[in-house]
Amino acid sequence: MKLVLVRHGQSEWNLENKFTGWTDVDLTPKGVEEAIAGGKKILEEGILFDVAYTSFQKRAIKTLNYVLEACNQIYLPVNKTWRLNERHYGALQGLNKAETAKKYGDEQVHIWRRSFDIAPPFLEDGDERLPENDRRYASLDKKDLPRGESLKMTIERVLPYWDEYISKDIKAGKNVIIAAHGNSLRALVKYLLNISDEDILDLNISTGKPLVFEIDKDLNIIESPKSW
Ligand SMILES: O=C(O)[C@H](O)COP(=O)(O)O
Repeated sequence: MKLVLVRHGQSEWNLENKFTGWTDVDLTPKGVEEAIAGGKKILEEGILFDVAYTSFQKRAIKTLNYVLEACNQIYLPVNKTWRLNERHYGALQGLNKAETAKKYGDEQVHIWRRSFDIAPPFLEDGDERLPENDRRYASLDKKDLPRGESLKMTIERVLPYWDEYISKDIKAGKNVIIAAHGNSLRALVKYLLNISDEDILDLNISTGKPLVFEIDKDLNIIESPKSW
């Protein structure tokens, strides 16, 4: 089976170099082009999907739509879940990454961005950015809603969804596409390729470039993932 992971195309806050996390920013025109180019590659490769997954965030949802349109598969069933959302960047959300590095030092910003188990500063009570203030999360248990997450915490909320839904589709012989985010996809790739807590620091996923895994029914990765 094929499992294709796509990080959303360039977003407005990727362009402005701001910590984004759960902020629901849109794609830029370049991000739209990246998504369409990714979909065309999938068309060229002749990959046909049975089911699609994405997050609750418009940059990933729109990327999925552009990809599927470009590869002629817009008819596919799409499952959306908050569990594929970007890592919650806590109180860093909205800050410029370069300015934050000037204030706190490159080392500290690198730790916040890439360390495995160090979380950014959390949102505090009363902060309007808290997910509980957003109606799309209204049906969720408040205790599941993050105020900031490390990559480790992101893995802990992505994997239950993988186990419960996505992996079952693959075991059933389905080809799956997932459009999500830099860090929710790093979480999945770490798990799938068994990457160590140290080595995951160096893994970056490019915007709009499909990452193609060949995977068997026992969820073994048959060959190294391909990207174009
Ligand atoms: O949430 C963000 O800011 C980006 O999507 C990912 O950012 P990072 O590369 O700083 O983790």
